[in-house]
Amino acid sequence: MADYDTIFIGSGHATWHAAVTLAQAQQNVAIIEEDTIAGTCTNFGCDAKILLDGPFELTEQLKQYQGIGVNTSPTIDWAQLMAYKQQIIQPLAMQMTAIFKQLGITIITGHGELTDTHTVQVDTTKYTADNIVIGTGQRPAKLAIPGADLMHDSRDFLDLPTMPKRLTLIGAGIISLEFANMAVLLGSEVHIIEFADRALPAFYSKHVEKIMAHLQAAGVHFHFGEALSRVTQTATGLLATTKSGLSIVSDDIIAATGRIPNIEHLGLTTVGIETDRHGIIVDDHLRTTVSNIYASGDVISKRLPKLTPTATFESNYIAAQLLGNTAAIDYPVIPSVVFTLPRIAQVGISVETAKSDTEHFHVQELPYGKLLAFQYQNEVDADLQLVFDQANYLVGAAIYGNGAPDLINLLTMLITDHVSANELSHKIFAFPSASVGIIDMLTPLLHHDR
Ligand SMILES: Cc1cc2nc3c(=O)[nH]c(=O)nc-3n(C[C@H](O)[C@H](O)[C@H](O)COP(=O)(O)OP(=O)(O)OC[C@H]3O[C@@H](n4cnc5c(N)ncnc54)[C@H](O)[C@@H]3O)c2cc1C
Ligand SMILES: NC(=O)c1ccc[n+]([C@@H]2O[C@H](COP(=O)([O-])OP(=O)(O)OC[C@H]3O[C@@H](n4cnc5c(N)ncnc54)[C@H](O)[C@@H]3O)[C@@H](O)[C@H]2O)c1
Repeated sequence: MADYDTIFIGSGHATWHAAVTLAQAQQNVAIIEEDTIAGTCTNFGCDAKILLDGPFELTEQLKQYQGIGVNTSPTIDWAQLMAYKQQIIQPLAMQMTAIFKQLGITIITGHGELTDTHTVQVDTTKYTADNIVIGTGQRPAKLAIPGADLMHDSRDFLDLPTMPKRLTLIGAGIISLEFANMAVLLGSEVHIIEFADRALPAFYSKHVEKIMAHLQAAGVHFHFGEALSRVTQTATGLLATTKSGLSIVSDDIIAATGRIPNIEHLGLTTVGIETDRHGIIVDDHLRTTVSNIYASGDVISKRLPKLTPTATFESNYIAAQLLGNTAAIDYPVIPSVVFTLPRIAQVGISVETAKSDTEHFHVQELPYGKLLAFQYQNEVDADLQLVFDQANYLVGAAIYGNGAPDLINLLTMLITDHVSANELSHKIFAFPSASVGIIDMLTPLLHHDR
């Protein structure tokens, strides 16, 4: 008999939701973790980031009332804020460990490696299980250039004791723009070096242009079409040099050039699990090429956004699967948000796709910041792009505005549930509220049952 019903490798969102469900269903479960319990999102990603972002969000929103009721602007003390972040985030791993243990889940500390299809080895001890779930996540990509070790990554940024006066970010992706926003609002000189010709290709280009203009006005310098070729320590700071000869000196350089799956030293080839450069290959039941071994979360090779809610969805799906559900995984639309200020968000069919396929889709622009200034706190440039199908059901949306994270969730629900105007008109929503203004404007545009 195996030691465990299920062993999870990794303790992030991709695994712990399933581990908890299975333990509650009386399964004998173990989680193997080599770093910090609860994984990237909790310790070094979303949660840490959004805690630090809080005062920036409030301070930026207050600017919308400058000269019309507010005449001072608060300052942010990064060192104090960082201490607050540590105070909230650091105990979480211990708290989560205690919860897992209380549920009867065994926590094994160390690097897990498969030695056969039912065995995971940690140090010199072998643990066996009927089923194994690999949720080992991703790590920051490291550029193979001279001086790469002089750069830092997202985890380091989220622990910076002081904000560097001059900061260079490599890559103009989500991580880079979110960090640039905080740094420039603290007065740092920020440069972003990006080898492509635009930032955030997965988001609506007009919204990306708007956020870039906003960041540029605050003092961020974008350098597109530039590939970093070396980093050197000089007397005046760290020198970043690109292939074209551009050189920028700064106090710190953060590499944010994408994240790569943790698939090495896992024994995958030993047991016959197939991978590609995006991660572990799975079927529509999240089974790897070995049928009792599943993969979940960021480590999966997939075209979907590698985000916490995706990992959580997969984790819950695997738990249901191991408890007897036989249906294939069916992903709903997945919203993505860039936590700059203002935020930008995207879900479902993109505006660009809709505009290039007018036979099937049409786009309606709602400049809700202007139309609903009283509910949206005078955020006049906030705007919403709604994508409808031929029958006028909502199938996509893109938002530029501070309220984007909650607003995109509301729209995601309307898309996923295929909600018609008739259904909305049977509900009463609180007023005044940010969401109700959007619902009022959206309802006449939606499909009406005759
Ligand atoms: C800076 C930053 C900000 C982010 N912000 C957001 C956001 O706002 N919203 C959002 O939805 N997503 C965000 N993400 C992405 C989100 O963090 C990930 O999608 C999510 O954490 C994926 O969960 P996971 O469980 O698949 O992987 P992880 O959380 O990375 O967990 C994998 C775990 O496996 C462990 N591990 C790896 N190999 C082994 C091994 N061989 N043995 C034992 N343990 C191992 C690792 O130590 C790690 O703890 C952010 C990411 C970063 C880096
Ligand atoms: N708000 C969120 O949901 C959120 C926030 C942070 C991170 N994340 C997660 O992390 C991932 C984003 O990580 P990221 O921002 O590092 O990656 P990314 O893929 O979003 O951006 C990386 C950028 O670096 C550029 N690049 C690559 N090599 C380069 C080089 N040598 N020189 C210059 N530019 C180079 C790429 O062209 C790209 O634009 C997301 O996909 C998601 O999984 C999500």
